[in-house]
Amino acid sequence: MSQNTKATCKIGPSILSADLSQLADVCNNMMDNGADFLHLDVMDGHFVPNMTFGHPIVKCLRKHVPNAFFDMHMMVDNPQNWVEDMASSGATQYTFHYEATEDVDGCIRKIREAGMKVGMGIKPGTPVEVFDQYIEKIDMALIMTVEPGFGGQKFMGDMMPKIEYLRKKYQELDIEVDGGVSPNTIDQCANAGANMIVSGTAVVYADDPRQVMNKLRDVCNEKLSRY
Ligand SMILES: O=C(CO)[C@H](O)[C@H](O)COP(=O)(O)O
Ligand SMILES: [Fe+2]
Repeated sequence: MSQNTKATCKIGPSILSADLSQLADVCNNMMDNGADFLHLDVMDGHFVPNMTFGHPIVKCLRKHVPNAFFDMHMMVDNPQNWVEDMASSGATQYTFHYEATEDVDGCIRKIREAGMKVGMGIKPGTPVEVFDQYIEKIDMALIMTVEPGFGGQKFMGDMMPKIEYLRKKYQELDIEVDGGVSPNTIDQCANAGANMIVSGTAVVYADDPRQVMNKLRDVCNEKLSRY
């Protein structure tokens, strides 16, 4: 976890709901419209009942999107198996799921050794207290507000106490929220203390993605200033 800096608000579109045949164009369009990072959803058909893409696509994408922060949301079993491949393909942060590996410490160590930032996520059914023993070793905690696997699902407001728990204890921790986040639900996320805001459907399908991302950022910054 980074020290001496208060968490700042960052908006990361999830391109899960976009036209994946146009991935590079979609990513560049999001960056041109003010995205702070890109949230790339990797699914293996085992950890979640859906599939997307893996490191070969990320490697190609990196050539066309050279400067963006790639937050890899790894919805895969045994995430430790793909750390080196993702690092050499251009991933910036490797966000794995606590539930997906029996060796959380080993996975974290591998990610660090590969030179990436470490994100760890939990599904809605997992208690937030699992973060406590890893907090000094990770850069970001991801609180899922849908069951992972699909975009466009309904936001689970009952996950907010998890974010509040983390924000109260760890002021400088990056806390990411992912799933059903939109201008309608950002107040709850920001009130709870989330600062890395992932939004897929609401941004990618918007007529004006810049306006939606600005709205999310404004609400988040306003609430975060209280912490
Ligand atoms: O990880 C995910 C799903 O497992 C996606 O990042 C998430 O669902 C974003 O899409 P939306 O904002 O449409 O819910
Ligand atoms: Fe995601």
